[in-house]
Amino acid sequence: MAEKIAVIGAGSWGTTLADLLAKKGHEVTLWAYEPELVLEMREIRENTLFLPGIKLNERLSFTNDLEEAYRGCSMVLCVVPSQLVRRVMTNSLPFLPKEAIIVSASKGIEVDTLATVSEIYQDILPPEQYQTLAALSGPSFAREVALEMPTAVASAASSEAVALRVQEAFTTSYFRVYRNSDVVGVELGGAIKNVIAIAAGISDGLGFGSNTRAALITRGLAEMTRLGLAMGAKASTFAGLAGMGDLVLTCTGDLSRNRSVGIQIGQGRTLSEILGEMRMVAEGVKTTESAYNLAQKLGVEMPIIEQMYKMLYQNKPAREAVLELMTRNLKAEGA
Ligand SMILES: NC(=O)C1=CN([C@@H]2O[C@H](COP(=O)(O)OP(=O)(O)OC[C@H]3O[C@@H](n4cnc5c(N)ncnc54)[C@H](O)[C@@H]3O)[C@@H](O)[C@H]2O)C=CC1
Ligand SMILES: O=C(CO)COP(=O)(O)O
Repeated sequence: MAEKIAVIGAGSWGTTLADLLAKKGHEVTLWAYEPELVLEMREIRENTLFLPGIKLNERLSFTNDLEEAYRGCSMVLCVVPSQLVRRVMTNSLPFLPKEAIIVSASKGIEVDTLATVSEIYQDILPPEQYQTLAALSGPSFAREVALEMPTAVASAASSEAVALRVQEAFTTSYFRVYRNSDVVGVELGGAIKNVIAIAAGISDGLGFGSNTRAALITRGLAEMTRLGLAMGAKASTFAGLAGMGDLVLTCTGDLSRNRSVGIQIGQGRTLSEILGEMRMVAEGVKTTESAYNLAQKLGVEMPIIEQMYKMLYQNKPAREAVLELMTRNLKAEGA
C-alpha cells in the first residue's frame, strides 16, 4: 500500500530514507531544518551538505515548513539527532495527523532526562498515537543504503500491526526489514553502540590492533545487554541487527562518524577541536554522558562507558583509561 510519508530531518539518514521511500513509490515530503537546503534540494535534487553526490528521486518533495510536511500524511519518519527530538516533535504536535503512525530512526539517549527516544515520544504524544510508535535501527550507513548496497535492519513496535506496516513500507530489494517487538532493546542497541564505536576509534587512534577492537566489541555488547536487561529489554535483541550488527558495523566501518571522532581523540586531538569541525552529528558523544548517568542511576556496571565518560568529560588520558579497564578485578565471563 502506498503511504503519504512526512520525513522529518534531512541529514544523511533522513535524506537517504526519504529517497528510498520515494523510489519505492510512496508520496514523500522531506522536511529540512535549513531553508537553504530546501532550496538546493529543489533546484539540483542533491543534498550537498549531508549526502553529497547522490541524485535524489524526482518524486521527492522538500519543505522547511512543518505544517506542509505533515499535511495529509499517513506515516511519519522522524530522523533528527536524538537531543533535538523533543523540541522538533513538540513543535510538530499541532500539525501531526492523529491517525499517522510514527517511525523513529534517531539513535541516542536524552542527556537532560536520561529518556530513550521512545520515552521522549511517550512524554509528548497522545497515548493512542504513542501505541503506534516504531523504532527503526540496525547496521545501516546512509551512503551505502543510498548506493543501494544490500542492508538489513530491525523495526520494533509493541503493536504487531504497526511493525508489519513499517516492514511493508520500507522493505525494498536492497533494504530488508526484520520485525521485532522489543522497542527498548532495539533503541538501546542503537544508542550504546555509538559510545563503544568512539572507544574502538580511540583504540585505533592509539595504534592498538584487532585484538583490542574485538575485546571492546564483545565487552561493549556485554555492557549494553546488562543495561538492556535492567530496563526490560530481551537479551536476544542484542545478538541481533540492532545490537551486535550495528555494533560491529560502527566499530569497524570507515564511514562511522563516531569511530572517526574516536580515532582523532586517540591521535591526541581534543573533543572540542573535533566537534568544532563537524557539521554532522556523532551521537555517541552525548550518549556517553547519558549512558553513564543512566548506568549510575540503575546501578548497572558499565566499565567501558565509565572510562569513556572520564575521557570525554573529565579529561582523563586515554592510555590511563585503557590501563584501568585492563587491570580491574578479575572476573568470570558472563558474570
Ligand atoms: N547517517 C547514518 O548513516 C545514520 C544515522 N542514524 C541516526 O539518524 C539520526 C540523524 O542523523 P543524520 O541523518 O546522520 O544527521 P546528520 O549528522 O547527517 O545531519 C545533522 C542533522 O541535524 C539537523 N539539525 C541541526 N540542527 C538542528 C535543529 N536546531 N533543529 C532540527 N534539526 C537540526 C540537520 O538539519 C541535519 O538533519 C541520528 O540519531 C543518527 O544516529 C541512524 C542510522 C544511520
Ligand atoms: O548508525 C549508524 C550506522 O548504523 C551510523 O553511524 P555513525 O553515526 O557513527 O556514522
